[in-house]
Amino acid sequence: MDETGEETPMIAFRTNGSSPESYNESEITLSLESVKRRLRTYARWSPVEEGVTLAWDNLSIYATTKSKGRISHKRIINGVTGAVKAGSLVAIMGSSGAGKSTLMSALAHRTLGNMLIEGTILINGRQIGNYMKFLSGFMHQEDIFVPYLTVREHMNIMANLKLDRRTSAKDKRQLINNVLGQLGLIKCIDSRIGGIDQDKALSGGEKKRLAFATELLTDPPILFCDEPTTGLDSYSAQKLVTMMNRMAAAGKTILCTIHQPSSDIFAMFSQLILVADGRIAFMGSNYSALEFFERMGYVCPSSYSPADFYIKTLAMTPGYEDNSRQTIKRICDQFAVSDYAKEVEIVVQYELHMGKAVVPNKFELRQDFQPIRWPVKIFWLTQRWFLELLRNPSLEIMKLFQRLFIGLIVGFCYLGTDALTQNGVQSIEGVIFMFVSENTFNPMYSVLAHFPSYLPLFLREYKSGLYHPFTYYLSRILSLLPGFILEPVVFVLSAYWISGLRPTGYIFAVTSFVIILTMNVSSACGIMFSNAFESVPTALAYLVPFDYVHMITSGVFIRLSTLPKLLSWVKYLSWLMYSTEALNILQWNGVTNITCENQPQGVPCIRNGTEILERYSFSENNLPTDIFGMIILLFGFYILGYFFLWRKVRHY
Ligand SMILES: Nc1ncnc2c1ncn2[C@@H]1O[C@H](COP(=O)(O)OP(=O)(O)OP(=O)(O)O)[C@@H](O)[C@H]1O
Repeated sequence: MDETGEETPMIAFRTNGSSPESYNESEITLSLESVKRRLRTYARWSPVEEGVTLAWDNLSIYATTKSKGRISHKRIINGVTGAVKAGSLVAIMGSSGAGKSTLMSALAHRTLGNMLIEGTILINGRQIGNYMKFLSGFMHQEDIFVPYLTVREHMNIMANLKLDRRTSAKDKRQLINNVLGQLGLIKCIDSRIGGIDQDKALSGGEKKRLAFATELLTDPPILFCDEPTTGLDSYSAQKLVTMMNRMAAAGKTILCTIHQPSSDIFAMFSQLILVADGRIAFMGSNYSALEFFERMGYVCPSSYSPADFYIKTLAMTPGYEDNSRQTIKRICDQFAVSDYAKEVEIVVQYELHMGKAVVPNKFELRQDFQPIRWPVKIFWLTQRWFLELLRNPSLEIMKLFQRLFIGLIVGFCYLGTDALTQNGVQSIEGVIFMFVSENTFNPMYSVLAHFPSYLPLFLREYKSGLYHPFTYYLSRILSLLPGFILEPVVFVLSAYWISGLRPTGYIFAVTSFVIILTMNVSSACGIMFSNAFESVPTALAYLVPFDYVHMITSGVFIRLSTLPKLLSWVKYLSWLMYSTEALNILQWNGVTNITCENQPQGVPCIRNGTEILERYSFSENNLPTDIFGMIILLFGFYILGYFFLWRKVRHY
């Protein structure tokens, strides 16, 4: 069992010793012996050694949508049957919206939560399942990376999350260099990946190749690539497909959705699947597609690329939708009764039969694989997020300077405060309010975007079996912790000694601790809200009223003993109250000599700390309770935050 609670398949990888930039055909071409070893026996179930034959029968896919409380199902894929044999490079083509990506995601067992699947999908006769995330690689249409990492860092972290834990650092380095070398990425190994909003580091094509390189790290026997050549120049696209072609020749099964490939690229695919309006319009070898279309009266002009011709023939032409639908129906119907469909049917029946007849007693994806342990995954993920924080100038460094600056402003505004006077009492109350509020609202709002900004990356990596949601959650929090400690320390250091607070080391230390706790509870609350809602604006909409209630019940704006009964319990959930009370106790406990000098006649005079604490309904014995209350809230918010994140994953 792995940490996700699922059956852990065996995964291993193959390294070779070629130099990084060289492209050596023999790296991928298998020897005769290894081909023989790949011959399927069905005595045991080992698609890694034997290669992967994918078959699907009567497959329908529906998208579930909810509108005005009513659930409806839209059929995207309509009862399709097909098969792809081991060692094939398959192009899935069709016009936009035909259902290519939906079909491929279902075959890869990676459909979204709102999709309903009917029918059978088999890998070497065995029903697909969660093990697909360990058996297959999936290259998505849009690449998502942590933009502040370099190519080397990204690959290194991925290798440390994906590979067998016994793989030595040297082997990992060599594997990374080989994969990057094969894809022509060695020259940018130390470049930042870059994002859409930053100075460009890697080009779009390089990012695509990096996404492919990431999938190749584990050397999966089956690869799904959603539009891998989109955004690549013709040379890079050709190089990539040539590489896929060689991998397929070596026994891998590769399925690609592809738009408008050039004739050269198109010719490299051994099999073509044409999807139109959720049905199969053709499945078979490239050259037989032309023959099939010609027999139906659709002749590809010599000036046309066959790929463009198929897509044009099967496209929904705006304004002529009915005609287009009729053409598509006619072609799909004809294909369903053609000899090409019968050939496919034979393979599918064979797979179904073998799957039923021979129940493999051994379920081994890859023998002797030992996955990375979760604490090690946490280490690598934390490192990734930490690098992101350090290198994102708008985040940590800027925040530290901001804290220093605000701390100094607060300090200088209260410079020369004499706490033992009537005016001094008011100033100290002001300082305490500034300490609490500055370490509550700013941090709470500034963490709101942390989790949502990387949610798509997290969901994708989780779906590919890289880690458990808790591993991700903990790593993100651990990476934020240094900032959650440094920021309040910088603030307290810059403000405390010049603002007239009690100048003793002990009180300074406990005040710092209380402020660190305050900031951590506030951030945990922000993290909980950001995970509880779909978007940052929605989280904000709920967080603002929540804040107000907490601020009012902090004790500064109302005497806590006079709170309406209905709301009196809220103060126990208010870390602002705990923090304000703790800081007041630290400043006023044991103070007995406040002077009444210059106090106008008739105006009440405060003479000692006890009176101040009583004014707010605070108790001088409550310091441990306040600290304990904040610790409980801290863990409570983090636990709820994780629950909400897990709830998002459950529906994905
Ligand atoms: N999760 C979803 N929920 C609802 N509808 C969806 C979902 N995913 C896809 N669809 C719909 O299914 C249809 C097929 O989408 P799909 O992405 O499979 O098409 P495609 O052939 O890959 O198109 P493209 O080439 O433009 O990427 C589209 O009409 C799309 O709107």
